[in-house]
Amino acid sequence: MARICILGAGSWGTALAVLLVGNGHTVTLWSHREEEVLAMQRTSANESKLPGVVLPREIRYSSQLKEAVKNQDLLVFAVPSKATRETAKKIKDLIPEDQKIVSVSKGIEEGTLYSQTQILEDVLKGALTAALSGPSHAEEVVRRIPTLVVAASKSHDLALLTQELFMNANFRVYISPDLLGVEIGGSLKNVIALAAGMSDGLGYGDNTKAALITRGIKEITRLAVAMGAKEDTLAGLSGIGDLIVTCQSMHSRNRMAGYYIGQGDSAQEAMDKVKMVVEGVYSARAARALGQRYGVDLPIIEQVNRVLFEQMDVRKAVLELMGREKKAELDHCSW
Ligand SMILES: NC(=O)C1=CN([C@@H]2O[C@H](COP(=O)(O)OP(=O)(O)OC[C@H]3O[C@@H](n4cnc5c(N)ncnc54)[C@H](O)[C@@H]3O)[C@@H](O)[C@H]2O)C=CC1
Ligand SMILES: O=C(CO)COP(=O)(O)O
Repeated sequence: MARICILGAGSWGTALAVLLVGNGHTVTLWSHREEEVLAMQRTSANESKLPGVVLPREIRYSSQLKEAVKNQDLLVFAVPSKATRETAKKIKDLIPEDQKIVSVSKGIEEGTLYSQTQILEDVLKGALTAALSGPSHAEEVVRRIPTLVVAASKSHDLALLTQELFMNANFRVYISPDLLGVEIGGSLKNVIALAAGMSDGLGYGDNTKAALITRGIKEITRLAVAMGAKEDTLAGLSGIGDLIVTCQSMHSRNRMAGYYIGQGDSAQEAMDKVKMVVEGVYSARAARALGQRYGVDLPIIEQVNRVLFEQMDVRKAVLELMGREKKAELDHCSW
């Protein structure tokens, strides 16, 4: 059994604490807010994030980073992607150089265009990193609803360890060497999910949603492959799998934010209503910039950016997508 510290006590960090304690590990759940820690200790619940869920007594809580990360076999980074770099900087001098870290956050950093594990490796030189990703809403995982994810790492040993530590009868973990593909799939699906939510908010139907999912995964795959990822990864759990769940689920924060925008709210108003982190809004500009860097056409991601940041009307964005030049479905085809 392992000693594990989870950094970030949002819905995902908390659900994973429940899962890992259930797997028999010694788990410390760290929050940067002391009042969050005190509330969880007092009520055995994280009511604002996972309402109705009773947290097992075995979970240890801490708002003190120094004690939380000390002597841990594994750290799990579950803070919002915008907080990954600052959290990594805070623990830099508190952990061994070869600390094993699993990132479960989904996002691309603006400016550097780094994935989560690239940020961790940038700050914590020498750390061994993995990403755990796939269609896995916290609300379902914590209720032991069968869920499949993928643990990716450049280190086969760390991928195997991650699989060993997280997997149980309701949570099946595959492994993969394609860390980049897994992280790009997990991050960019959030941007497409915003578009799917906008479609719902406009009152469009299943045809539109299916089109966004199908052409959305095409965009994500094109970009990921241009960056060096394997095409198969994007046809897997952290590609089409996560895209389907995020575009369809009632639990999805990204889909919900998109819905409010489709109903006429601004991006900020939509995020305020959702109350939890809406990663697609933070990754949209980075996704667009990656497209420009690698010379890849990302039409849906482009229109999401215009709606989010350039006050483009959502209906106009749809008209522009529908009115693009006539094309073949396949990127490369001949008769
Ligand atoms: N909720 C879910 O079902 C899943 C979430 N994820 C990913 O996990 C990450 C975390 O998401 P959620 O847990 O849903 O977020 P959440 O919105 O439920 O909670 C965010 C948490 O982060 C903390 N936080 C905010 N700013 C911080 C900072 N500067 N430093 C440290 N902590 C800070 C907040 O106190 C809060 O507890 C995201 O990248 C998300 O995409 C991945 C898979 C499933
Ligand atoms: O990544 C997720 C599920 O796999 C969570 O998606 P949302 O952030 O849209 O809720």
